Amino acid sequence: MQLIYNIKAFWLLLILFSFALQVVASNEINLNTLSTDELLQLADEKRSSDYILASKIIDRLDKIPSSLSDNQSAYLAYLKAYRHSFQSEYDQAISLLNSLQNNNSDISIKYRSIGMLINLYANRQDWHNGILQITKLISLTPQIKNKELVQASNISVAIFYNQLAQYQHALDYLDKIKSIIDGNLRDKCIISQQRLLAKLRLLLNEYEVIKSDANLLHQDIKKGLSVCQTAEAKLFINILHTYQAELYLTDKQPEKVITALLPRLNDIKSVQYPILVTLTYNLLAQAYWQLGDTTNTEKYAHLALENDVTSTDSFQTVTTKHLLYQLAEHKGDYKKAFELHKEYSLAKQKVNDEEQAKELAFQLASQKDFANKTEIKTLTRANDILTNEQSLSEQQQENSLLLLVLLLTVVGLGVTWGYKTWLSQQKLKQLTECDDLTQVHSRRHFIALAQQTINQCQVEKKPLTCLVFDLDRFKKINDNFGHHTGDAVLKEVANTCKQVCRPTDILGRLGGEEFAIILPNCELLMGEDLANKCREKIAQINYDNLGLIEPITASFGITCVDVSGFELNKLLADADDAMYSAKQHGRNCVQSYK
Ligand SMILES: Nc1nc2c(ncn2[C@@H]2O[C@H](COP(=O)(O)OP(=O)(O)OP(=O)(O)O)[C@@H](O)[C@H]2O)c(=O)[nH]1
Repeated sequence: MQLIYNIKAFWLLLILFSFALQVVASNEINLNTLSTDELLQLADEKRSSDYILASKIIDRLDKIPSSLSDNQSAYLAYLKAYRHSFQSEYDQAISLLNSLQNNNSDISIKYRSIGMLINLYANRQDWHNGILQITKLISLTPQIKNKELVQASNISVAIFYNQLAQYQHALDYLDKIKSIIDGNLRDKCIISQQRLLAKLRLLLNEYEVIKSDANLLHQDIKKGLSVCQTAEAKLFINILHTYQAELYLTDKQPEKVITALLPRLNDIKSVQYPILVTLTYNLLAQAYWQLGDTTNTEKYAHLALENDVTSTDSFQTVTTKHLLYQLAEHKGDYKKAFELHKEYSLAKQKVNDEEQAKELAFQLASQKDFANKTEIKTLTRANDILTNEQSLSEQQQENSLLLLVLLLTVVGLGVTWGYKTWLSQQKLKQLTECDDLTQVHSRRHFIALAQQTINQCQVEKKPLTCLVFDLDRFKKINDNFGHHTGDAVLKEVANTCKQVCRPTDILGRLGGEEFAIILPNCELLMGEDLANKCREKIAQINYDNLGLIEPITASFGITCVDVSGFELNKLLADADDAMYSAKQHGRNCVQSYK
């Protein structure tokens, strides 16, 4: 079979290959001499090492459905689902695996089907259903005696959580794999790589990377490298080298990035995993940028862009576009810089949206899980109470009074459950609607509110103005004073603008140090006034407590519905263009879109 290298399916294929049971190669097998159970077993063993033989067995058994027992039919359905996944027929695979959940098949087949469903849902970024399957898997695990099976599912769950950017959860699952099955070097290497990935992301998500933590991670990566070298897993060895490089880059050691990656470039290309190649080019481009070598920055950024054949890993696209934008600006090619800045903003928005969708799916699933657990607890308690009530009635002891008390308890439990669910819903609402750091509207919520307000103004034929602003040279604050200081500045700025805004204005954080305000019932002139007020107040903020002496300023872009129309995207894009022109006009000013 010609296997087309599908980037999205990379982790799925990896799992399909890695969890196939290990068998001794069999030369000529006479299928006619084997019983149905033996045939199923053989197809299972050979499903990835000898796909053609496994497929032949599946077809043969598929022709005699009536002679199969329920368990044998379920086993066959599982193998057919595996074959569909292998052929990228994900819908068919998912539908077969889901139907296996609803019949009375063998528990290990059910368990394995859930494991495969988790990978398939991750592959199509259906986080919500993936998490629901994980909950099912957890509830079945105590009944599974086969350690190898449990280990394989824990690895699948960890990979899922890493893809979902829930790195701490991924680590928790990897920690569950205490006894790694002897001899399975490849599993050891995957476990190690997934653990390092989670640790690296957790570390780099911290705004200030602590040096001793980075050093510890460097040592862990070295250990991971030796595990993967023993397993001769070339792909993973190269992935681990990029983790090293990422750490060096964060630590502003560009020479080490180049020494770690440049000599491996051919090796990296030879594993034919495009995301890894793009990542390597990007890391090299960033290293050269740190060194001030614009020729090589440009060379590797362009290579990254040419190689970036995927839209699934758009984080890489954001990095490349940002570098190219900086390069154009550095060269004084402002027209090109302007275009590239637009492309960079779009790519960044896409990544932000994807990240928020992941977080939302995770929060929703956690909340549903919490509600289910509480409901079960409440019902169990209520059941206990009713059982007590029955025995009491038999004893005929002051039952009316007790019954009243019991009823009140049931009602009380119901109210508590309802209250807890309401509280968790409020928490979830707050989490998705509010930006964690600045406490203004999150980007997603801002867009929803802004759209409603624009629609209303359009219906009522009222004016509306849109502002976008971005802090000036904010990177320097982070670089010179640390991210904690940068965060404190962002909070102050958001708070200051909140106070200038009217109650009906909508202030949101679009991402990073970029904010937007929608001003309903507001003509352009009045909007310019408000923008200037915000700008002045921002520049007047006193940061003595943070040790900052220089004022921090912001550049504002503004447009209104008379100029840009009632489309939110157009309003934001035009205000963003005007903001960019404010940057070109020396920053700390307000520019209107023309
Ligand atoms: N502290 C902190 N920094 C952030 C956050 N989000 C983005 N940043 C940083 O904001 C900086 C933005 O830098 P650039 O896009 O180069 O822009 P700039 O330095 O403000 O320069 P101009 O916009 O051209 O004036 C980067 O260093 C980001 O790491 C955040 O939530 N907290």
